[in-house]
Amino acid sequence: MSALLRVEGLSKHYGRRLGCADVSFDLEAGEVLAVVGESGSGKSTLLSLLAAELQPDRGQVLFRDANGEERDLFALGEAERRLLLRTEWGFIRQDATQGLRMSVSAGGNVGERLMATGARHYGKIRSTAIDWLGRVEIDADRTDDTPRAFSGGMRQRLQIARNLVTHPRLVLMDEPTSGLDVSVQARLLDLVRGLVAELGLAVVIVTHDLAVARLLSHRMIVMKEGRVVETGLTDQVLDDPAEPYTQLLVSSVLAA
Ligand SMILES: Nc1ncnc2c1ncn2[C@@H]1O[C@H](COP(=O)(O)OP(=O)(O)OP(=O)(O)O)[C@@H](O)[C@H]1O
Repeated sequence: MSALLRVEGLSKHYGRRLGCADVSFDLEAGEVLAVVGESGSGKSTLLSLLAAELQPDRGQVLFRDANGEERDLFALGEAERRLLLRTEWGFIRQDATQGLRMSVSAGGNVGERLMATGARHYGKIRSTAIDWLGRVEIDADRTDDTPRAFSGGMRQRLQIARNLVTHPRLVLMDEPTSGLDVSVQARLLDLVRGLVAELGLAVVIVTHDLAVARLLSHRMIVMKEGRVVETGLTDQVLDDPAEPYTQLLVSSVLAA
């Protein structure tokens, strides 16, 4: 069986400025890959390409669909791509206001995704939504509140429920814990780690925080100026980095 995701030679320029160049990696089902690097290293560009929000200059993204067939992300029609991103894949954004519908209730935010997969029975949609809110530690009595009334941590947990309710096989995460208090971050990371393991999710997580990469990922790629400079098992890369740039990145965290 081929990999769930095969990324080959992805490159993107913004005019003359390099976003990312020649990024390649495979991701197996159930595997968590962290993409780390300093600000401006191309992490967000890579994730936007994987979410088909940007078109690459070169390269391709191949994924295995639910029927086991390998598909080319950029060859899909717009409607098919949107359906894929709403059902088989998920995208948890750094800014929850971009990943949620802020004027729709929490229950509606989760239920909407179920409807995208064909659910029609109101009572079942509502009970599944409430069940998922519980799994992300949001009380049932908040079901009818909009996320505007939620704290930052609650919004991120709601995004997680909204994304996972359709049992996606791949979830893209963009700095899901940054901007939150340290104690809120720790709880959220614990929750994400538990759900990823329980559901056997494949994840590509972008983070500038090596502790997040250590906690969640099996493998990591290190980016610098748009290019991958090192890749390997997370513990190996963090404990024994081969590249001077990674050594610097790791030691600057330890010194901090
Ligand atoms: N819309 C854009 N227009 C022009 N240049 C861009 C655009 N988006 C990103 N870039 C440039 O592409 C390069 C990679 O940026 P990118 O945002 O992918 O890095 P990053 O690692 O995600 O950084 P951060 O952690 O700060 O989000 C940078 O030089 C950036 O200035």
